Amino acid sequence: MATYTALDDLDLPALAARYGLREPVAQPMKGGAANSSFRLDTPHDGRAYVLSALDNHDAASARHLAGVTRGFARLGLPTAQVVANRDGEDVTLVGDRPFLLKDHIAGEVEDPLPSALLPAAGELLATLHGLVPEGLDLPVGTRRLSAEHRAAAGDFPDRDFAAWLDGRLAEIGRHEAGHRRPHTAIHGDLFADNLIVRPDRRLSVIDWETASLDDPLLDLGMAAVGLCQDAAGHLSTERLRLLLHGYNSLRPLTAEDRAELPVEIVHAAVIIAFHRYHRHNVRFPNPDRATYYRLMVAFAESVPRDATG
Ligand SMILES: Nc1ncnc2c1ncn2[C@@H]1O[C@H](COP(=O)(O)OP(=O)(O)O)[C@@H](O)[C@H]1O
Ligand SMILES: N[C@@H](CCOP(=O)(O)O)C(=O)O
Repeated sequence: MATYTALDDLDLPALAARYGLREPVAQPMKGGAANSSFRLDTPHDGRAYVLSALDNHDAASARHLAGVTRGFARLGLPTAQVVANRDGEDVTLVGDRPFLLKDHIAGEVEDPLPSALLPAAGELLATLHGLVPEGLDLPVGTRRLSAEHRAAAGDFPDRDFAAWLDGRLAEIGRHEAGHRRPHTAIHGDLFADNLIVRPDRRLSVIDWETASLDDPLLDLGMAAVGLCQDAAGHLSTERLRLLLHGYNSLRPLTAEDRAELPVEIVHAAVIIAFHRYHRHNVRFPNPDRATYYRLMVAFAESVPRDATG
């Protein structure tokens, strides 16, 4: 199992002093596969924050994440506001562990996202894809599986899965070679647990760990994986239609884009399948999650080649 920061490990008095927070009350937050997040309430002024222990980051990558989060907020996206510490720094190191504090966004994660909110999720993604992300220093293509990832996949003990990944990636690679699209900023993980439904039913988006510059269709594909599954875990073309309805209202897809989308939905499912296998079977073996990746194989196999919603 991964050993993430637990409530008992938090040096809350030290952190509170660094941020100038008076007597915060901490409670762990549900969700979060990569980091450990805590809600901090300061009863004297009724404010609420989210403190994330960035367990999988060093100081430099934590600062980058903070900068990207700040950058998207500055560009007008509804997202978390980073709170600087008393020294004006976005990342607070306790020992060598980086912490990030953000304002708590009032609302709830609703998973699955209600279908009535899928157009708004599509609009949010289209807005992101239309931004000029200057100064954010986004990495290029990092949501894709790298040569190192593919080499690691070659050693996966589930040989059928390794062969499936290899075959699907080869097919996607051949396909993409003939269809290059201009890069935009992408979120890379627009699943329901990265959307907060605010009390006014509008959406905020969080978690910029997989933000990069890449093909916007890969991001739409990722959103289709994260938001457009039916009860059986297969692609719901009706949910996809609603997501695309919102997306198209701000950033219409071309006929060619629509034809290419199924490949990128499968691509996104292949990426998530790899990471689930690697996380739960290689990096932090966890018998309870060992077969979680198979849901992505089933999902990918459910995508009709003409799925355009
Ligand atoms: N600023 C925020 N406001 C409200 N809830 C948040 C905020 N940031 C995170 N959360 C909650 O914490 C959970 C985990 O946060 P997240 O940053 O996605 O962690 P991880 O990177 O580990 O996935 C989210 O699913 C959400 O419920
Ligand atoms: N969307 C991914 C998990 C990513 O984890 P996060 O908690 O950092 O959002 C998946 O479904 O495997």
